[in-house]
Amino acid sequence: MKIGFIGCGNMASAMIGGILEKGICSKQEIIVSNRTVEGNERSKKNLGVNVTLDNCQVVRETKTVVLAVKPQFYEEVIAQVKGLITEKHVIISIAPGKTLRWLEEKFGKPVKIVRTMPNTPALVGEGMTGVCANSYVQDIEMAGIKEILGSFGRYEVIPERLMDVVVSVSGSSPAYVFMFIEAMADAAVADGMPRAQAYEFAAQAVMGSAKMVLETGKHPGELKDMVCSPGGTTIEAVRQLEKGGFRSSIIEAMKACVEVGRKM
Ligand SMILES: NC(=O)C1=CN([C@@H]2O[C@H](COP(=O)(O)OP(=O)(O)OC[C@H]3O[C@@H](n4cnc5c(N)ncnc54)[C@H](OP(=O)(O)O)[C@@H]3O)[C@@H](O)[C@H]2O)C=CC1
Ligand SMILES: O=C(O)[C@@H]1CCC=N1
Repeated sequence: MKIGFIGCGNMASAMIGGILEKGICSKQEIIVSNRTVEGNERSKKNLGVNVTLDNCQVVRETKTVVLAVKPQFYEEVIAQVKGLITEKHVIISIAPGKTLRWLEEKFGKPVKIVRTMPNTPALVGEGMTGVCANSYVQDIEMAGIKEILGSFGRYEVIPERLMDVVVSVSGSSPAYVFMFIEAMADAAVADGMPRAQAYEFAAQAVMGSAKMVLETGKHPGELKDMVCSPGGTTIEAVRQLEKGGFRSSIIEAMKACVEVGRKM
């Protein structure tokens, strides 16, 4: 086995989808554990990987282990497996709020830990992951981890103090973007467009706009100005969005997101 996942819900499945798509590992080289038989059946059916109900088996059979359970289960899972962790293992955390220091304390011995914050667009190879590691992780091991993270999108090594910000700006933000797309589609439907078509138009507009930010290097404000014709349709929409506190609402939501992560 090359990679193990303890917990295989939404986020682990998205990561595995990307890893398999890029051929970093074959299905036979991945083992996942779930809490329930139903969870294992889901992982087997959707991903075709090896499954177990025994978290310790994941640690025994792999050297790269992703902790992909909810943050509230981290302590319990670490307590189960820590006796099996050797100097050859690298543990990858994907939980918000769980610092390298907290994780080291729970393992209670020197353990190689990489802290990441991925996002679900990993499923289609367009993830964004923030990553940092503790001092036990060697460069060659980090290179292997980067290869895994790069298989499902972009990644950036960041100082750990920024990890809570990464949660809000890319970990959680797909949810806000999906809400934005849904709202745009609702408006298009209200004005007579069939719903499936409305999702396609809205989603492609969001994807193209994101690509322009990433590929032109232009300021988002400049790109916005390029759409706003004097006396035109767009500036009227922009006026209404400002009236509704569009930007402020996003900023406040993200500040709340960061605060919740910090307290986890
Ligand atoms: N969803 C997202 O967009 C993102 C999530 N994350 C982080 O990823 C982690 C997982 O989140 P997500 O995938 O959304 O959660 P899900 O609820 O979708 O999945 C949780 C998984 O953990 C399994 N599980 C629960 N308890 C145990 C246990 N004791 N031993 C083994 N497996 C267990 C569940 O199994 P079963 O189904 O059988 O109950 C399930 O497969 C969290 O820490 C989250 O904060 C990070 C970035 C983005
Ligand atoms: O909502 C959550 O807590 C997780 C972390 C980032 C995305 N989902």
